[in-house]
Amino acid sequence: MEYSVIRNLIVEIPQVPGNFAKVVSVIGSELADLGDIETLKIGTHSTIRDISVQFEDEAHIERVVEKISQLGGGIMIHAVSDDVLKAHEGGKIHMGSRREIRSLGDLRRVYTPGVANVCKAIEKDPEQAHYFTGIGNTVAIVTDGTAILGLGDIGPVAGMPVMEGKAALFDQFVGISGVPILLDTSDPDQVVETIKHIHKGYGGILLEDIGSPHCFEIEDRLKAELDVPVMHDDQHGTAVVTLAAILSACRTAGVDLAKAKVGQIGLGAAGLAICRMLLAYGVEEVYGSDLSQDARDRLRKSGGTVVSTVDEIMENSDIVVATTGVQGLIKKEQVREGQIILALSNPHPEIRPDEALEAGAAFAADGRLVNNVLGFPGIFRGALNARAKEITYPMLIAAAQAIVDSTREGDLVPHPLDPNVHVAVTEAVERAANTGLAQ
Ligand SMILES: NC(=O)C1=CN([C@@H]2O[C@H](COP(=O)(O)OP(=O)(O)OC[C@H]3O[C@@H](n4cnc5c(N)ncnc54)[C@H](O)[C@@H]3O)[C@@H](O)[C@H]2O)C=CC1
Ligand SMILES: CC(=O)C(=O)O
Ligand SMILES: [Mg+2]
Repeated sequence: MEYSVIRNLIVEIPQVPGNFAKVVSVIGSELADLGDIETLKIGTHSTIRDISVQFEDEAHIERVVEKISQLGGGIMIHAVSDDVLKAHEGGKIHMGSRREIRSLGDLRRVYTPGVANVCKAIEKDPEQAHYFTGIGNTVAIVTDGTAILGLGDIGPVAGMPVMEGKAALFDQFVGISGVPILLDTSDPDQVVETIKHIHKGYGGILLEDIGSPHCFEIEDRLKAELDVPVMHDDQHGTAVVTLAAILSACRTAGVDLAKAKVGQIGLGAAGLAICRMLLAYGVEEVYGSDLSQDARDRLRKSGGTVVSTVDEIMENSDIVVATTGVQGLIKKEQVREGQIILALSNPHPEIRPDEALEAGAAFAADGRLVNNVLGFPGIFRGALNARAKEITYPMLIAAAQAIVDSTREGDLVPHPLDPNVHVAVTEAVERAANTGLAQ
């Protein structure tokens, strides 16, 4: 079952033993996926609960609502609310103040005339900006909207909810202020020029959901021209987390990754970076396929082997990674016994993990589990802490190893809400950056 929609059922349930179980049993028997349950009100005779449920589609919602309504005995659905939309009302982020302004004294300290002295101190020694402004703790989240998740070129404004999401994750996990920057151009010259002109307000630049191939040139040029860390998350954040998941799977399965055959389906931003990361890690056989000739050429130039079809990848690989944005691209019949399958496209994977496991895969995961959220917050926190001017391969490999070390035996990756993983990635990246600086 592919769950595409989340709804919250607001249900009033008379306090009779077994009543709540009847509601849950309808949800289970209809194969909807039960999520969080919150008690909204305990009355004298009945309780109102907010039950979060994932459904396949609108018809699925209607079926479950109808069946719960038919239970009788006073069980009543008061509302079916869309909490995902509600969570986005007014946006998910805002710029706040770190200082309270309650008196004229505060006003003079925080703003004029006091602020002028701080400006002059920075004018005299620009390094002071690191201590007296938030620049060193702020990262620009830059998109041109051309590869928003697997939704494609939907434009930067439609992509804003994703950028706000990344900013919320930065703040919650590592205390970085993420500022979305929406570009209405994809032309590499214009993108590079724009970011060059605004970069002074930021301690780092996170490129997000910029499609291939222009993402490669944009990142390379910005890395070369700016003296702050620049990272395209869909390339390197994804490659770090994918390497970590593969290493954990190999550890559990007793497989030597260097000797394993890895097949990558889709050689865009995420796919090519995953191949390059695996090759840099020492994997000898990395195969890849893509519809685009240019994408295949890029893999060849990076040292990987091009194969023509998805079938060939599925037939010959011990480990398969897919980042095409194409839902259901991998069929159950193509899965080989004992394969490790990471179908990472969001919002819908190339094959659902339950299907892949049913078809004989030893490990299977989708992009909700193996997600760059485990990497980018700590990578930037570590780089900013070390005041690194760039994010290097050793820093990325250190991040991947920290994720592996934070993973419980038998799991592929840690839970994204486990604060320890973000601390571990931060520390590993900072250490690797400092080692690099010392060399
Ligand atoms: N789980 C995670 O953390 C992440 C997941 N992704 C997902 O990966 C997908 C791709 O993202 P990007 O690499 O940024 O996009 P992209 O547009 O740069 O790359 C997609 C590539 O897939 C290729 N492709 C499309 N259909 C194909 C097919 N039938 N066979 C072979 N190749 C095919 C395209 O030619 C293109 O080269 C998206 O769905 C995105 O959500 C991306 C980054 C992180
Ligand atoms: C997770 C992410 O960055 C993506 O799907 O594009
Ligand atoms: Mg992305």
